[in-house]
Amino acid sequence: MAEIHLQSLAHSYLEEPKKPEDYAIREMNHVWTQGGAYALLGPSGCGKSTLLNIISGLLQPSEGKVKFDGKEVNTLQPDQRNIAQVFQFPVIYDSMTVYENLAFPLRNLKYSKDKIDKKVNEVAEVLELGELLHRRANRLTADEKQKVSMGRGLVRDDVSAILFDEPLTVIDPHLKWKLRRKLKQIHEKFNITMVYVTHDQLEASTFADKIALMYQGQIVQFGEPRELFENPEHTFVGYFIGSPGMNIIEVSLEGDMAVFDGVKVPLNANMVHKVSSQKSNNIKIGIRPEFVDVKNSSDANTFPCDVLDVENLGTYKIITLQFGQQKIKARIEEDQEVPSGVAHISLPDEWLKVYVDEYLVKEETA
Ligand SMILES: Nc1ncnc2c1ncn2[C@@H]1O[C@H](COP(=O)(O)OP(=O)(O)OP(=O)(O)O)[C@@H](O)[C@H]1O
Repeated sequence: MAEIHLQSLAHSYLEEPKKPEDYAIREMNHVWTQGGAYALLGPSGCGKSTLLNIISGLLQPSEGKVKFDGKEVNTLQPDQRNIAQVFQFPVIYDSMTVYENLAFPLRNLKYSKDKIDKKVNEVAEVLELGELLHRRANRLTADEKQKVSMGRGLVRDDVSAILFDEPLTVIDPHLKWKLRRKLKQIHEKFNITMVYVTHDQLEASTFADKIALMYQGQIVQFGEPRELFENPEHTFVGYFIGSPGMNIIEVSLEGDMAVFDGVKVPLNANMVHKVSSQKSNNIKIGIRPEFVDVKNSSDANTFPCDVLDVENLGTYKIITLQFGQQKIKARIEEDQEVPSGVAHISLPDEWLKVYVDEYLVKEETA
């Protein structure tokens, strides 16, 4: 069991990195608390596997420290770190039975026969592998093999954490949800720190209590799935989380208004002060399609948009609207009528976010 602390960690695959883009991991400080179920979420190439391999010891970071329970482990080999890693493709011995595969790590640790038997049966039961214990691994399906891979990490009492690197890639879509649920149960039963790498937000939010969202080698937000949805701290979080993502609109600050294409969105005095004090021209507002208010008629707070497209998705509809150069998406309920031709929309103040240099300008909290 371990708390994993990444201290001033950075990694470049280049010999002499010079600029931020030369780093696969840009300097970060992060703590994975003991016993947490975490997802490391982000698009392809953002650095997820690099970070996981640094934690497990397969890769030496170019800068900074990895600490388990306060002790630096940079110089420890992977097998000395007591970390189990489950990869995209199952790593098991095809010529052995399921039982032998699960028992293998324990035999290496010189556990007694009785203890091995107890642990293997316990883990096999949780993973629903009991019936298959005496089947040779080469006769298993891909998802059964992946369950054995996971089981090999779970049998050991000495495991500090289990790292999953896109473990459901090879699994049939209809079995994915079952295995995800299984992982959740395993986490509850064994209370092990688990870090689950994925580029799929649904997988991340069904597995994890907290998601670390990575972008360009940085964790841009670490929080509960709901926080990432309701309060994205970076424009990329707004864009990446949600389907469709947040509407992000470039604006300029004119007095106490955020202005785009002639639309004036009022900001409160405190926000205006915070934005203008950052002295940047890179100002954006963000609002989720779920919170855009779509009306049939105009009022003092609305502006007219052309309705470009309506996508009916069963219990809700996604409308694509255009105002000047700006495309805006709105989500409405299935029974709400779509205005024909022109819709009048407003951006409710309580759901409007302001970003300077891509980072959220935080409201004062009382
Ligand atoms: N062995 C390597 N040598 C050089 N560059 C690498 C190496 N491995 C990864 N990179 C680069 O480091 C960056 C991060 O890659 P990484 O594989 O960690 O991302 P990822 O988020 O896991 O992507 P994916 O989801 O596609 O696996 C990318 O720009 C990638 O091209």
